[in-house]
Amino acid sequence: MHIHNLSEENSILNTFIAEIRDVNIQKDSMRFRRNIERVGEILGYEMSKSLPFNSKNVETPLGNCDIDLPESDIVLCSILRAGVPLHNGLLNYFDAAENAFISAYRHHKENPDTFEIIVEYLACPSLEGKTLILADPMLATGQSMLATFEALKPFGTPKSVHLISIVGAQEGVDYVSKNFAEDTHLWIATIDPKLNDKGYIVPGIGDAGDLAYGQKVQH
Ligand SMILES: O=P(O)(O)OC[C@H]1O[C@H](OP(=O)(O)OP(=O)(O)O)[C@H](O)[C@@H]1O
Ligand SMILES: O=c1cc[nH]c(=O)[nH]1
Ligand SMILES: [Mg+2]
Repeated sequence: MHIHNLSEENSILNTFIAEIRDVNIQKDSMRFRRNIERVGEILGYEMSKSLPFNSKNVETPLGNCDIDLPESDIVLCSILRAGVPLHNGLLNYFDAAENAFISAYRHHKENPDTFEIIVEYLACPSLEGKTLILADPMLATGQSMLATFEALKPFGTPKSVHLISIVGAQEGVDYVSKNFAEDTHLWIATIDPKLNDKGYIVPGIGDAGDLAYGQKVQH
């Protein structure tokens, strides 16, 4: 796997990550969602540099010029719920992309410390020969990312796969590295050292879905 960890270089991205992590600032859910969206824009911009480009002639009011444009065969797939603001950020830049949505959530059974990943809702165009961007702000154990990718298989084989995430745990990064094809790209804003015994990233940010959209009742 090609891992692009954007925290290896200082940029304005650090400010957005600090606000997403900050226990006081993150309480403002509108700002939290917008920060996730802004990071989506930055990750999308960085990822765009790896796309194939083709020259196109553009007519201006005063003449013509050639400009290299990225291929536009992108399918943007996000994992509900926390993926929604990240999806919006990516779609701000890849506005011609096709879109897919999938639900993958952690279902806690009798023991609150163990969970399984449930995939239920799935809406997806053909993926055959296209560029698949799979987006989820949190890469904790990596199980949601893999369960999602497996669920997408009946929709065709993409020509390239890009995972986009904001905060990862080293364990989750290792898990996706091991389970996705070698030519898969991971674009991630920052990687934290560990998971706690409930599978939350430490120091992380807390529960991204709840911070964006409020607490849900476990069922
Ligand atoms: O890498 P993993 O261990 O699979 O964990 C990451 C998943 O957990 C979060 O979703 P959550 O289940 O909290 O759902 P939500 O977005 O509805 O809150 C997050 O958005 C990922 O989908
Ligand atoms: O730390 C974590 C792990 C999974 N999901 C979250 O929202 N946060
Ligand atoms: Mg959640």
